[in-house]
Amino acid sequence: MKEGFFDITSEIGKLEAVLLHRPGKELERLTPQYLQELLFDDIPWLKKMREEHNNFAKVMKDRDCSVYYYESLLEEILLDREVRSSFIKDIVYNGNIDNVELERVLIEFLLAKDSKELVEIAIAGLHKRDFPDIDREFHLVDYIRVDYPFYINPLPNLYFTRDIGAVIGQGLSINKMNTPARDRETMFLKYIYQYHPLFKNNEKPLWYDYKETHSIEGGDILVLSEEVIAIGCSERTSPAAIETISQRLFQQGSIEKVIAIEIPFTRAYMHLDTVFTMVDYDKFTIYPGIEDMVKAYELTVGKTTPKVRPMKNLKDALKTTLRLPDVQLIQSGGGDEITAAREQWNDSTNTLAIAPGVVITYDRNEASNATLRKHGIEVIEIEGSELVRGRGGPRCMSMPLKRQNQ
Ligand SMILES: NC(=O)NCCC[C@H](N)C(=O)O
Repeated sequence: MKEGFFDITSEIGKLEAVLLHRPGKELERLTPQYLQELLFDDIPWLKKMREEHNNFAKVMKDRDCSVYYYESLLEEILLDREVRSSFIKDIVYNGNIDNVELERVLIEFLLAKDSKELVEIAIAGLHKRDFPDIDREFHLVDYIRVDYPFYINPLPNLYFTRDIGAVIGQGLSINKMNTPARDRETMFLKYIYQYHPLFKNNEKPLWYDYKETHSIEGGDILVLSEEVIAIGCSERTSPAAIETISQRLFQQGSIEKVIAIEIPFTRAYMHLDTVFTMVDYDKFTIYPGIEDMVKAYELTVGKTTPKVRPMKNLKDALKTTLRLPDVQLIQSGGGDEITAAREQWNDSTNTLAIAPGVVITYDRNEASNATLRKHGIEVIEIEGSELVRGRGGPRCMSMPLKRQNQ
């Protein structure tokens, strides 16, 4: 690994390296019947979605950010026979296949694939119709699940790389996802972390591991400074996980304070970054519809678990922990309640800062983008009519690996 490759001590420092996934065939496995289970509200048009995603990546590359892709990193590590065999077994044994004979033949089938094909199946899943009709005995599960289309489930949410892992300081949190639909995504990150030369021999701390019990997702983790992070307590991230990761950060890293931000537990605001993101040193954007409902708590190091103290309100929590004379909470939606709610649903507050005061947003959120500009923020708009259908914006679609220190 390049010395200091993981380095995230802010939300807004110039972005130097990012991990993405370009949407692929997994999106074409979405059918109306399984939308909810797979955490989608609509069916995207893949061709257009990929164009939009290419443009998202280009905007970052044009500003000298190195873009890495899950699919390429996985392909590279799977050239190693041992890694590949263990990867295949992990996929099959953790796939709820419930049939030892089928597991055995699936493993044989996958071992015969080359790395590229294997990665495609690992991400897009394996539809029953794409599996050779081998001569095998039918088990109870085959009769019971006869209508279920997949042997290996597709991962249509993988392009929301933010949620899978979070670099905090010089360490990594490989998150425990809240829903089974996204479990395998975190296993991929663990493989990359363990075996890819980019990350290999990383002596840096693993703040959290996907095999732990309590869920925490990256959309809830905001690295505000070298000493302070905010973690959303949400539908997806549990208080127990927040305490566990906080205590580890206090004991082994430079983090001194964690602000736990409680937001309403509902799908529209599934993560903190769907309602609140940092856009500059002292500027944040927030969805006004939740401002009065948000509660903030300060966590500091304790003996075995962190000490917890309720804080006055979010603004005050940011001001005191970041030691700023004032902070601006810029309301999304341009001051209109209905526009704000409509644009929040389309990720108006899910901004990705690529430098202090420079953010990427979807072009469709016209009122929110105009408000950000009014507050002196440079807004780089990208098209996202198809990308947005998975319910995530530019921040959700990116996992920063390295930013310039502030
Ligand atoms: N940070 C984010 O808010 N990520 C968006 C994730 C959307 C995805 N369909 C999910 O429900 O997990």
